[in-house]
Amino acid sequence: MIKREDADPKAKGVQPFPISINPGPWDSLRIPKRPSRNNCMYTCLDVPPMALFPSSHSRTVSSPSSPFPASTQEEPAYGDYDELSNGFGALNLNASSTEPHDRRRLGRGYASSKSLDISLKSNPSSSLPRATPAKSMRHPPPPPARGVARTPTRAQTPQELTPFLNRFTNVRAPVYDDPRVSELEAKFNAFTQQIQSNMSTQDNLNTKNTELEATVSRYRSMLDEEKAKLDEQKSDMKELKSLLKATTKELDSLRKSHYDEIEDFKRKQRSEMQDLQFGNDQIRREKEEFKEKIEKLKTRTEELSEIEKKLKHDLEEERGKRLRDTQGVQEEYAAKLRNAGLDAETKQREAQLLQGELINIKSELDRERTLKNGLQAQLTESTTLALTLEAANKAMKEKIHFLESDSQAQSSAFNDLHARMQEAIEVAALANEKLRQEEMLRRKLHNQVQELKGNIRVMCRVRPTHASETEPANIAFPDADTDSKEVAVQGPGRTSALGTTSAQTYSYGFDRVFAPSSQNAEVFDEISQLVQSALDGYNVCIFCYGQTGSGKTFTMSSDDGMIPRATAQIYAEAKRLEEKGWRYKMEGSFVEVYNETYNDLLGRSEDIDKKKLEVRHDPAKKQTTLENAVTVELDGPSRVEEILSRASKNRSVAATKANMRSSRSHSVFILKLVGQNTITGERSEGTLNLVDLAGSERLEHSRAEGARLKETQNINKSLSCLGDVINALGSAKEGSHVPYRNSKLTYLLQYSLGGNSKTLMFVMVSPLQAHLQETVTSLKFATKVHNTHIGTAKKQTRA
Ligand SMILES: Nc1ncnc2c1ncn2[C@@H]1O[C@H](COP(=O)(O)OP(=O)(O)OP(=O)(O)O)[C@@H](O)[C@H]1O
Repeated sequence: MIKREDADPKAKGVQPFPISINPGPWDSLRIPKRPSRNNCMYTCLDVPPMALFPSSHSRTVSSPSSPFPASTQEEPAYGDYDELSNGFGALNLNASSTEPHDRRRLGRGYASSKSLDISLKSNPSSSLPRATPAKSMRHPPPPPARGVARTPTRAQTPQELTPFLNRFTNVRAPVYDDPRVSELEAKFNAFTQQIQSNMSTQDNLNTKNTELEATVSRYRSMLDEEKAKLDEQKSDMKELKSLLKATTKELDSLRKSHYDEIEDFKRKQRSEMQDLQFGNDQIRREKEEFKEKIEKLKTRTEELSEIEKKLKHDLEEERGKRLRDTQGVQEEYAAKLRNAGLDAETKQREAQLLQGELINIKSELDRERTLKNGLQAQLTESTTLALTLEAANKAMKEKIHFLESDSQAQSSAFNDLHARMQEAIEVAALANEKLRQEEMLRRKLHNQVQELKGNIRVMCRVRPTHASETEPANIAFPDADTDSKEVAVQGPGRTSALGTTSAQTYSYGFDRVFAPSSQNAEVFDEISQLVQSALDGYNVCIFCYGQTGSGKTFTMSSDDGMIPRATAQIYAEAKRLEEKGWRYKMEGSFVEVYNETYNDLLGRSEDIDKKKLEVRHDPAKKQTTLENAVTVELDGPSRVEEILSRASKNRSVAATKANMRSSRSHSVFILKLVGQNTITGERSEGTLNLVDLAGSERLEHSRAEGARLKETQNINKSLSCLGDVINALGSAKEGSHVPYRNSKLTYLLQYSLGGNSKTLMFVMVSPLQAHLQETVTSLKFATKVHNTHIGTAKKQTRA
C-alpha cells in the first residue's frame, strides 16, 4: 500500500504528489511528474498485462485507504498516453514482447521486443505535456475488478501539488519510503531475475536451436546425398532390371522358339500320322466299297442267272404251249399255217432277240467278271499299298523313337568321346613330360660330351686349289679314312752337303681335319653340336683363323657357310623345341674390328669408320652389349641373307678406301638367343659368335708400308692378343688376370672366350706351296691353342 508522504515537502525540496496505484489487473504505479491537464505530472511505473484491459470506458479511481480525497480520474486515451509518455520521465517495465499493443502503450521507453527495458525516460526535446481530454477511446482502460478497492491516483487539487525537479524548477524530488514501492521493487527485482534467467534459458535454447538447425541441415544434406545415392542405385537397378528383362525376354523368345520347333515337329508328326491314318481309312473304305461292289456284282449275277432261268423257263413254257397249241390246232394248222408260221417267225425273232439279250447279259457278266478281277487286283494292290504304308508308318514311328532316343545316344557318345579325349590329353601330357625330361637329359649328356671334347677345340681345313693355281704344297692327310684328325705338311726341301735333297714333314693333330674335298655341309656337321649349345644357353665362339685367301670367308659367310647353316639350324631347333614349351627370341648384329675400331656392318655404309660403336659389359649377367649398333630380329631364315648381303655391301664400300678390306679386318656375327620355357619357367640366354678373322700373314712377309703397315700391325697385335688370352685362359688359375682389354677383338669377345664359353677355332690352310711358310705358322699357332685346356663352360640359365 502506498503511504502518503506527509512530511514537509519544502524541507526536502520536494512537493508531495499523489501516487496512482492500480492494484489487481492494472499493476501500475503512476507518479505524477508534471502537471497534466489538471497540472499534475506523473512518473509512471507500469506493469500492464494488456489482456487485462477489458473494456473501453474511463474509470474512476478511488481508494478508501488513500489519504487523498477520492476522486474520479479519467484515464487518458492511449493515443494521448503516448503523448503523455513522451513528456514523462517514465519507469517502464516490460516483460512481455508479444503484444505490440503494449509496446505502443508503453511508448518510446521500449527498446526491443525481447529485452527487458527498465529506464527512466525523459524526452528532452519534448515540451511540457498538456493533458488533453480523451477524444477517442481507442483503448479505454478496463473497469476495476469486482471487489478490488480503488485507490485515487490523481490529486484533485492541483494547488496542493508543487512541481518538482524539471526544466522549470530545480526543487528536489521527495524521498519516499513507501513499503509498496519496496515490495514492488522486490517484485520487480525478482521478476527481473526471472526474466534474466528466462533470457539466459532462451539464449541457451536459441544456441541449442541453432545447433539443432545446423544438425538438421547436416542431416538434410546427408539425406540429400543418400537420396542421390539411392537415385543412382535406383537407376542402376532400373538398368539391371531392364537388362534382366531383356535377358528374360530373350530367354523367353528362345524358349518359345524352341517350344515352337518342338511343337512344329510334333504337329508334323501328328499330321503325318493323321495322313497315314487317313490313307489307311481310305484304303479301308475303298476295300469296303470294293467288297460292296463285289457283293453287288454277285447279286446282279444271281439276278441275271435267275432272269436267265426264268427266261428259259418261260421259253420252255412258251414252247410247250406252242406245241400244245400246235397239236391242238393241228387241224386248224393248214388254215392257220400262215398265221402260225408268222407267229412262229415272230416268236423265233423274239427268241433270237431274247438269245441276243442273253448273249448281251452274258457278255455283261463277263465284263463284270473282268471288272471284278480288276477290282480284286486293285484290292490286292491296295492291300499291298496298305501294308507298305503300315510298314512306312512303323518305320516312321521307329524313326521318331530313334530321334527321341538319339539325343541320349549322342550325349552318351559325347561323354564317351570326352572321356577318351581326357585320356588322350593325359597320355599326351605324360608323353610331353617324358619328352621334357628326355630333352633335359639330352642337354645334360650333350654338355658332358662337349666337355669331354674340351671347351676349346681346333679344327683344320685345307681349301682346294683353283685351276689357276699351279704349285700346290705337299699336304697329306694320313688318317683321312679313319679319324681325320691329322694333317702332314712337307716343309721346303733342303739340299744336304752330300747333295741330296730332303724335305721334312710336319705333322699336326687337331680335333678334326678337313681335306680339300670336304664340303661346307660336312664341316657344319662337326660344329652343329656347338650351335645347339648356344640354344641351350651357352656362349659359343667359332673363329676362322688363317692367312689371306685360305678360305675363311668361304667357310664362314658364303651362301652355304657356317653363318647361314647355323642360323637355319637354330630356327629348326627353336621350332622343334616349341612343343617342349620353349620360345626363342633371336637377335643378330654384325660388326667389324678394323684398325682397332668397331664398325657396324649393318648400319649405313657412309657411317663406316665414322660412327663409333661402344662395347659395354655386364659382369653380373656376363653379357656384352654393343651400343649404337643395329640389331636385327631374326624372325626367319631369309633375314640372315639380308644381313650377310648388307654386311658384304658395307665391306665392299669400305674396300674402296682401303684395299682388300675383308682381309684386313675381323668380322664378328653375333647371334643372341634368349629362350623361355613357358611350362617349366626355365630361361636360357646364349650367344653364338661367328668370327672371320683378318689374314694372319706376317708383317715381314707382306712387306707392307704406310696405311697397310698400320693395318697389318693392328691385325698382328689383335691376333697375338687373342693368342695371349687363350694362353692365359689355359694356363692361369681361376680368377687370375686375362688380358681381354689388350685388343678390341678380345674385349668384344670377353664373355665368349674362357670359362663360360665354348670355343672352336678353324685354322684355314692354303694348299699352295707359296704359302707354305704361313701355313706352318698358322698350324703351329693352332696347335698351341689346341693344347690349351679351358675350364668348364657354364650354362646361362635362370629358373
Ligand atoms: N673349300 C673351298 N672350296 C672351294 N673354294 C674355296 C674354298 N675355300 C676357299 N675357296 C675359294 O678361295 C678363295 C679365297 O677364299 P676366301 O676369300 O674365303 O679366303 P679368305 O681367307 O677369306 O680371304 P680374305 O682373308 O682375303 O678374306 C675364294 O675364291 C673362295 O671361293
